[in-house]
Amino acid sequence: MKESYILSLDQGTTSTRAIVFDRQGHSVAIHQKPIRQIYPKPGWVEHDPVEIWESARECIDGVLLSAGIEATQIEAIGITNQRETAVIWDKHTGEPIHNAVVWQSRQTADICDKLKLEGHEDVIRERTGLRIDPYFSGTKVTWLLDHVAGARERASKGELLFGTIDTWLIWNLSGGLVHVTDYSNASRTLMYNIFERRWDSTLLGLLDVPAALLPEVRSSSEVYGHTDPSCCGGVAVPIAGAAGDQQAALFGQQCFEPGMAKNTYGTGCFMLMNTGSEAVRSKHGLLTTIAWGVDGEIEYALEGSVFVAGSAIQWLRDGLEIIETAAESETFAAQIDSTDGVYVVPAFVGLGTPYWDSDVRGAVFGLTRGTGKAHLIRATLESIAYQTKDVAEVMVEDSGINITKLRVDGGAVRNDFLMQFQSDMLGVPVERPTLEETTALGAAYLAGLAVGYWKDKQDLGGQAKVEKRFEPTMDEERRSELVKGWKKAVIAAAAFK
Ligand SMILES: Nc1ncnc2c1ncn2[C@@H]1O[C@H](COP(=O)(O)OP(=O)(O)O)[C@@H](O)[C@H]1O
Ligand SMILES: O=P(O)(O)OC[C@H](O)CO
Repeated sequence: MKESYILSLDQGTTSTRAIVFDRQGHSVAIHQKPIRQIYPKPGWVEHDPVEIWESARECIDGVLLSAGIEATQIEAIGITNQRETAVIWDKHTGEPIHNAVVWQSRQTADICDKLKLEGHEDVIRERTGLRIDPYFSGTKVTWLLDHVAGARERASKGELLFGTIDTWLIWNLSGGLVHVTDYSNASRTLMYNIFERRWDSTLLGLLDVPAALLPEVRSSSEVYGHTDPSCCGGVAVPIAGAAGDQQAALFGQQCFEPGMAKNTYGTGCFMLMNTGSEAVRSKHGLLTTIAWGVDGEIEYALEGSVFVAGSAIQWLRDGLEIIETAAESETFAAQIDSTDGVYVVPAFVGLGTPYWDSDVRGAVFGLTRGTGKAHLIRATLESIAYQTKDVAEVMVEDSGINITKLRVDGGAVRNDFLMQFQSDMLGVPVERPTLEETTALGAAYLAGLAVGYWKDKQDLGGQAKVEKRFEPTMDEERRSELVKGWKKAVIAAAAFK
């Protein structure tokens, strides 16, 4: 009998990837396709939903080809996705009414300001675990309905559907038959009550979003439907798992016990700590979110969200054009011993945890005549570690649990300089696993568990081995001096509005 596999589709902010995993959780083949970033105005970020779907089809075909396997050998497909990004499309034609409004986009800042002014912050936080911020899907849906000609009328006639990217992909994969999302994605919309587990009519009223637009919320690990004959080589493969990418990474890292945490370094940086069946409310700007729903049990997480991490490196590459590849940032950073007091605050789309300031913009401090491009590059890399330190500090305060080591994943963890500096800033070891694709693995686990490919969590074979452990080497005096400079830089950036 031929070997069988699980296919994971990881639709991230900068690219779509399909990865085939075997029973040992090893990746057998990967196919990746970058996706276009559309910046219609300063602070706005959009994606083309049709391009996203086409990239997913291409990645599925491509990964089967490079793995040398047939679609009949795929036991299930798991989906994981950039979260919060909102798409609205026509139920009958499948055509999106507008570009997808991306999680990073600030185009709904005015709607958020109005909601805050009207005093809705508490009710929203109490029900969703989130804050009023353009980051979350809710105000993006309001914006789409208000700004696309005729959208409200079509919505009221029941002609339109809303989805985050998981929903959009499942709907397309199933040939337009299945309109669902999972708990983890629903919990990022600002419309879902994470405590009562239902779309919340009060919140829908505040956001002016008709309930008919919304997908059904299902568990993160179950068969939602099957692939349509037009994709996956005509084979009806079960679509059996879905989770937002950060929750999927938590699952892929097997952080199953309360207190276990991971940090993912992709376009942004997201630290999540499992809090088990208890939803911990933050006092310091962390988010309370659903980690996943599996086998009828919901688990929660505390999250710190940093909006700009790897994308700051893309800015050095594509905006300033001072590096040719992201990897080159490491070479430049290593050429000097310090930034000589230069700080970059990469608040290109505002700041997330713990500051939650959507009006602050990026800034550079401490320039002298001796500042060269290596200083700017190193300061940009360091800013990723400082932002993570800010999150880690409040995570410890809110959870009461000391972080004694940090498990990491995501594209930017290949940067040894960044990982070492991170360890130095946190004063704890940073562990990089052998498998970087833990996000995709998490979605594969969720899908595989649903179809019995793996029996249960114990059958997953334990956490991935540590490929490299970065130990803190910086003395305390130097660390606190550097951190003091960072805090001053953030305050100064926030004051410049
Ligand atoms: N060696 C590197 N050093 C620093 N950043 C890197 C490196 N390699 C990749 N990156 C950054 O990682 C990000 C890609 O990671 P990935 O996990 O694929 O992100 P996403 O899922 O958000 O699309 C990009 O923003 C890129 O700039
Ligand atoms: O695309 P990523 O991996 O940076 O993840 C984006 C997050 O899901 C946004 O909340």
